[in-house]
Order: sequence, then structure tokens, then C-alpha cells
Amino acid sequence: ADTNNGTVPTPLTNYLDTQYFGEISIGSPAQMFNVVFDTGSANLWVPSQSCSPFSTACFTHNRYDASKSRTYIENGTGFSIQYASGNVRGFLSEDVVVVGGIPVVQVFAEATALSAMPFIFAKFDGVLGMGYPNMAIDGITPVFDRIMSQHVLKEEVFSIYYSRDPKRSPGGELVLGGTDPNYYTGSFNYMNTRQTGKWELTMKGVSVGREMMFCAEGCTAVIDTGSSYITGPASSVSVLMKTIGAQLDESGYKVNCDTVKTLPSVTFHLGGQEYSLTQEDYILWQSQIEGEVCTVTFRGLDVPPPTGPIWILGANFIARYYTEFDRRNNRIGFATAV
Ligand SMILES: CC(C)(C)OC(=O)N[C@@H]1CNC[C@H](C(=O)N(Cc2cccc(Cl)c2Cl)C2CC2)C1
Repeated sequence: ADTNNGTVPTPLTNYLDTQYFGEISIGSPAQMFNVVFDTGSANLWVPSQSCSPFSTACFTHNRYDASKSRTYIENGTGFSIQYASGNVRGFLSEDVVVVGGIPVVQVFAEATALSAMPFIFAKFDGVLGMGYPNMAIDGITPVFDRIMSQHVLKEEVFSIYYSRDPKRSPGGELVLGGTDPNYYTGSFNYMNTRQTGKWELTMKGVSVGREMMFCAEGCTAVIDTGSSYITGPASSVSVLMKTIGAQLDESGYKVNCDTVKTLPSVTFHLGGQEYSLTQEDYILWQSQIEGEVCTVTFRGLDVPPPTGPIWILGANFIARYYTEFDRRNNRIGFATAV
């Protein structure tokens, strides 16, 4: 597809407001994969045809078959990612990857072992990291950097829209090279990234209702399109949960659904602006067999210094605030999503 005026939209699927993924192809003829466009990482990996049949998570997803691609280039270097929630192991290969109609020759990882947790819950096949090159494992040039060096984009930016309503189509949209005015209103507020090389900002505080409760001395906020929720230091999140009367059970914090409408807003103070999430934005309301279950989409996560302590603003934040990631100016822009 020709890049209309240098911007390229890719529709995303919204799975239960917790996983947003879009389609790419690898190889010739094209082998299709659903990937999360993840600003919290910088590598591309997909399950491999040669993954062990015992790896259930691999088996239940689309797998790349090098022997079926005439543009495959062998590499074979080892690859492994240790996530907080699981791990991926495999080897590197090279082939033509097409994102939003733009082809790049890309080094990526074929996953031969995917930990059952959490990947058996993944509706997507793999991950396409949209982070900076210095985050890339094995020093591989990331996909977006390869696209930028083709000079086909109007601007060296990409933007993400995540829908809040699973019934709404598309479930989201990635735009390479610009933004999509159909999905935001008003103007963008921009902030420079805290340090070049990571999609993270300096946050000035987190308030609950009208009370500044956390990060008053300043802290780091990572804008992570690959995380479902918002995470903060475990101690802060547990105080926040106590404040809103949430109980922690094995699958996260829950509140009584009929208290939802009384819950306070949670506000993130970024770059002189206040980004509030109402209970609509941070409560996942599910009708289950045992009745209505209301999950609070915050999680405690302690990231050790020097990286931490950090707050990670994930999908539920991005669904409210349309986000532009600007590689040219090393800044992030937010506008109110519609
Ligand atoms: C240090 C380094 C390894 C680079 O850190 C990262 O890569 N950090 C990644 C940062 N972004 C979120 C990534 C993540 O948690 N998942 C798992 C996941 C997320 C939501 C829902 C599901 Cl089902 C799953 Cl499996 C990948 C899918 C993106 C980890």
C-alpha cells in the first residue's frame, strides 16, 4: 500500500481492554502474525515453526516457517527475553517484515520456547517492540528505526489509539508517521522524555480525589503500550487500594461493584498538566458466573533502583489519552481520546 501523505494506519484488535494487537507479515509469500506494538521493549519476536511441541503457548499461536519463505536469511544467534511475568527463548533470523504496508528487511527472533505463563493467555502471537534501539536485546536495529531510515514517513513519530469499548471497531489504531484526528479532540500537550532512549517521563505526583498522595517528590512514569494496566510501587498501590476500599485477591484488586460510582479520580501530574482517570477508566467491570466482578486496573510492581521506583502507565491510561511518540524531538504528546 502506498503511504498516503506519509502516514500509515494499522487497525488494532481490542481483546477485553487488556490486549491490543495488529497484524504484520513476515516472509515471502507473507506469513501473517498478530503482534503487540510495545513501547516498553524494542525487539520483534514471533513463535517459530521449530518450537517444541511441548511449548503449549507456542503451539496455540501462528508460527514462522523459514523454509516457506524465499526471502529468509539465516542468522542463528541465540535470543532470550526475561519478562517480569515469563520468558521467551529462541534464535535470530532475518526476513522481509511488512508493517502498515511498509516493507523492511528485519532481524527478529523466532521463539522456540515460550513460558506457559503468561503466554497461554495471549491472544497475540508475538511482540513488536517500539522502544528505542538502546533497549534492543542483541543490539538489533528495531523495526521503527528501519522504517525511519527509509524516509517514507511524513514525521518521525508514531501514535497509538486504544478503544475503551470492546464492541467499538476498530479496537484501536497505530499510525506510523503522524496522528489520526478521528481519535482525539483538542490539542496535544508535549513533554520531553526523561532521558533519551526510553519512553518515560518525569512525573510530579499522583493524587487521589483532591489529595496528592504519591510521588510528591517526583518520580518516573513509563508510557508502556504493551502493559494492560497501571503499575506503581507496591507500597503506594496498596495505600491507594485501601483508600478506595479495594481487596487484593489472587487475580488482582477488586471492589464491590455498587461502590464504583462513588470512587475518586486518580490523577497523574505530568508536565504541568493533570491526567485524571475516573472510575470508568480504571475499573474493569466483568459479568461472570458468580455475578458482577469489578477489578481495579492498578497493580503493585516494585522495579529496583536505578530504574525504579517507577509508575508504568499502560493501556487503561492510553485508552483515555491518545498518545504520540515523537522520535524526532524525543518527546511524548497526549491529547484527550474520543
Ligand atoms: C527488559 C525487557 C525484557 C526489554 O522488558 C520488556 O520487554 N518489557 C515489556 C514491557 N511492555 C509489556 C511487556 C509484557 O508484559 N508483555 C506480556 C503481556 C502483556 C499484556 C498482556 C499479556 Cl497476555 C501479556 Cl503475555 C508483552 C506482550 C507485551 C513487557
